[in-house]
Amino acid sequence: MAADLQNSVKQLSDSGAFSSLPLQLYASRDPTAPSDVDATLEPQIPTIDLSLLTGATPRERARMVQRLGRACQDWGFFMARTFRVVVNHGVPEGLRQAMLEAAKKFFDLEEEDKAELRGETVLDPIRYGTSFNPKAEVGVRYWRDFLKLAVHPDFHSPAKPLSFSDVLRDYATCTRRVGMELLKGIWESLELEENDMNKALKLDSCFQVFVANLYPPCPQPELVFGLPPHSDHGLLTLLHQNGVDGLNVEHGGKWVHVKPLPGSFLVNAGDHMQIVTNGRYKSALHRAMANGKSTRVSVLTVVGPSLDTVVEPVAALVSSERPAMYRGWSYRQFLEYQQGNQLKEKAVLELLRCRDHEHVI
Ligand SMILES: O=C(O)CCC(=O)C(=O)O
Ligand SMILES: [Fe+2]
Repeated sequence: MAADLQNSVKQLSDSGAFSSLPLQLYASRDPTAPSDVDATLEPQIPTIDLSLLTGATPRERARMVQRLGRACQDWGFFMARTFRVVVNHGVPEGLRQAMLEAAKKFFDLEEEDKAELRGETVLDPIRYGTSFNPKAEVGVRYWRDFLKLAVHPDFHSPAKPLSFSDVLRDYATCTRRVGMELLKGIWESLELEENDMNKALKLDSCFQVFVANLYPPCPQPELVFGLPPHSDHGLLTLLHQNGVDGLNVEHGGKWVHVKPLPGSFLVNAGDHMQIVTNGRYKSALHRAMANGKSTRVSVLTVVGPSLDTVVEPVAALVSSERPAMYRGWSYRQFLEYQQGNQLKEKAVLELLRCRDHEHVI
């Protein structure tokens, strides 16, 4: 098989035709660089117990809220455990597994079926593809196939595989609910009114995106990223995976390998969290690593403001000592820019930063 820009990485991996990668397409890492993962940091990843946030005594909740605030300030990342799912506040384990299986089945469809969903523009509500944005990635591609779906306020789903949309509908509802509970807690940790949050972000019509990622076994994982270092665009991202690790998070200039606790969501704060909190809370830089042995599937939900809301640092967190750090853009503008360019660390946030703030973050 001659590899070209149209091939999914699943096709390349399944064909078994490559013991080495077509480098002109895929080289995104320096294979001679020493490992930059710091194993000592992994046990320090913050954890949040969702049941203590939603179904607990006021004291337990206050403790969790404080923990949430610290996690968002120090890491922009935490594991949210759902062991004791509180009715109407969690995501049942069966549903989490069903979603992973449905995602795997989607990627197992015939290539022609998936190709119909490639989409024209970066904001198409249903979009299948490979890498991040091949049009903007000259000489660099990432070892990932993806399906991106807008699921709220309007719900979109592919028609195949059968029952995908039923599972997705439930999954989107449950994860959105968890996301909202977390956002409430995070807002509370800044001693802000819930009303202000709704005003600033119009969360009733929040824009929610579902993403499924497939990382098939890669012949030369030392040469490519599944996804390069980046932050997500929304307020919060909730992710879970099929038991194969691959996510790294940046903390204090070092990379940390993330091994999820059983039943947990990996949650990272996105760029809109950093904007609306005027930099008090930070979006987490993260990356997905390819591996040579097993197929990794991750599914995630991104909860963001409503699409046409212009998001600015919230007034209560702006003062003369700490003037607004970012200028406002609508979430739609932000998404079009981020999804339409090469994925590069926190490039969009940098673009929005007010000039006199270079020293703060
Ligand atoms: O698969 C992962 O662990 C990370 C995926 C990711 O960062 C993304 O889709 O934005
Ligand atoms: Fe991400």
